[in-house]
Amino acid sequence: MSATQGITATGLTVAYGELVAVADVSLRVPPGFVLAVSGPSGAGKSSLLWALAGAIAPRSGTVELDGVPVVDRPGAAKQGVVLVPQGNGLARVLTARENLELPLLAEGKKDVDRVIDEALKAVGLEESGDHLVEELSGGEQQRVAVARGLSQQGRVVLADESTSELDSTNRERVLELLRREADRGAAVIVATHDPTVAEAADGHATMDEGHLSWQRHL
Ligand SMILES: Nc1ncnc2c1ncn2[C@@H]1O[C@H](COP(=O)(O)OP(=O)(O)OP(=O)(O)O)[C@@H](O)[C@H]1O
Repeated sequence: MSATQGITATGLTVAYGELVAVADVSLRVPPGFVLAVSGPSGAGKSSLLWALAGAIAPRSGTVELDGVPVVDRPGAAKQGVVLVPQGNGLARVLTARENLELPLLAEGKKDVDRVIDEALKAVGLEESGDHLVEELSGGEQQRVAVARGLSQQGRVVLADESTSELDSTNRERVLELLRREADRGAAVIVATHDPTVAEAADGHATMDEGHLSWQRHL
């Protein structure tokens, strides 16, 4: 496998004013692998994922997907970098189905209805597609956000605390779905506080005050 395949961060530093949230982080996740990133609250996990998704500009360093620079969120979305953000990022006054539809239509994807049906079924919400997001429980909303991520068929899937509100059955289900994403060739990174999620991943890194260290290398 070429050393440029997958998502690569090189010397990535993210800062908010004086506060350095991600400090000189380098990593590569090749297609087919799941990396878990854990660490205390405020360690910089979300900031790392946002920078990898092109959603915040790093102060320095680069992000590349298959050797092509990731520079901003619209470009990253076109390149197939999917972010399932912490807090879900769903539009609460739209239905679950509409939340899945929006990015697919924006990207001009085909076969949208079938893709949405499959994604909702995969997270066990096939009956809830027409419910407004605000009518769903926290855990159901989290599963809608995961379904939205799956439906985009990304080359990279960045999942930020995507199992934090789930019971053990649904957590297992989401972990299995993330594994399936890797099996179909995506590079998957999950930020998590959950040791069982970290154990299930192929590699495990921890962050502390913006610094990344490997616990188990990919
Ligand atoms: N938009 C922002 N403006 C200023 N500071 C921010 C912003 N977003 C995050 N931070 C700060 O950056 C640091 C890293 O935050 P980040 O959300 O990346 O950590 P995290 O590891 O994901 O935390 P958690 O596990 O609580 O989600 C924290 O000190 C946080 O307060």
